[in-house]
Amino acid sequence: MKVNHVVEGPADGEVVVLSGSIGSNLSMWDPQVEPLTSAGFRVVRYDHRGHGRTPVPETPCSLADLGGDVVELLDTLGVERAHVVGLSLGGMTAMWLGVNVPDRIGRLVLCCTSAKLGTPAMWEERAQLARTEGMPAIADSSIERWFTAEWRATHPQLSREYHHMTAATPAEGYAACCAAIGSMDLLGDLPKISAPTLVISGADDPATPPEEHGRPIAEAIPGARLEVVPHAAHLGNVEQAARFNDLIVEHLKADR
Ligand SMILES: O=C(O)CC1=CCC(=O)O1
Repeated sequence: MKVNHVVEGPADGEVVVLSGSIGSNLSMWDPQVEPLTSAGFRVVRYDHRGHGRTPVPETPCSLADLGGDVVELLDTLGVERAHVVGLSLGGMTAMWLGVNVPDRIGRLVLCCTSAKLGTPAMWEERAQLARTEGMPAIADSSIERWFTAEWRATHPQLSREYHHMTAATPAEGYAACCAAIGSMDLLGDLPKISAPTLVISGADDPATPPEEHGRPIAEAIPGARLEVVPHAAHLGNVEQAARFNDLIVEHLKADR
């Protein structure tokens, strides 16, 4: 599927693809664009299928579909090899790419993500909730996982904007990606990843807590390293943008 995307930064820069969370759109990466482009990277951000301005698929999707969308995007842009920074569902997509198309991938940064998250039944229930209760109800609970209570209290306007981001996501698009998460189990494949990998977890992330999710990924990917960022919930790239940016740029520029 052709995905909505935006390309920013120097035309001759190494390409970094940013892949986001379920219920988000490409603007969730706003805090990363300036730091990455001014470090010389060409930044490609996109909306997962059924999210933002990318069409809603007719059937539930798999991680292979979401990974395939990134490969198609790279082909469309004429990019042979890219670094991938993914958060949550975006991190799952990044791991799929590292396992299945290693020749297209430079370095990986896996943020606030998991190689196996919940059960198929749990994600089917979430998909049904999106359809029956509507996306504003999904946004009410998402926002509490995305940001700590302290951040929401001190950033009321931004909290409303991120709530709106999820509330405006089509229910069927959200449900399609719930299926991708429910059917995912990447743990056994992680040792196949050869891309130099940094795993970043938020210390206060209730959705993918570091010890349960980030650490097993870092232990399974050869040579990977885990960084746990304090005072960050699930969208740590927003709540602790400066720390995430430093870690991401440092990892993408290592050994150069
Ligand atoms: O449940 C949430 O909203 C957190 C989450 C899990 C996968 C993802 O992309 O976000």
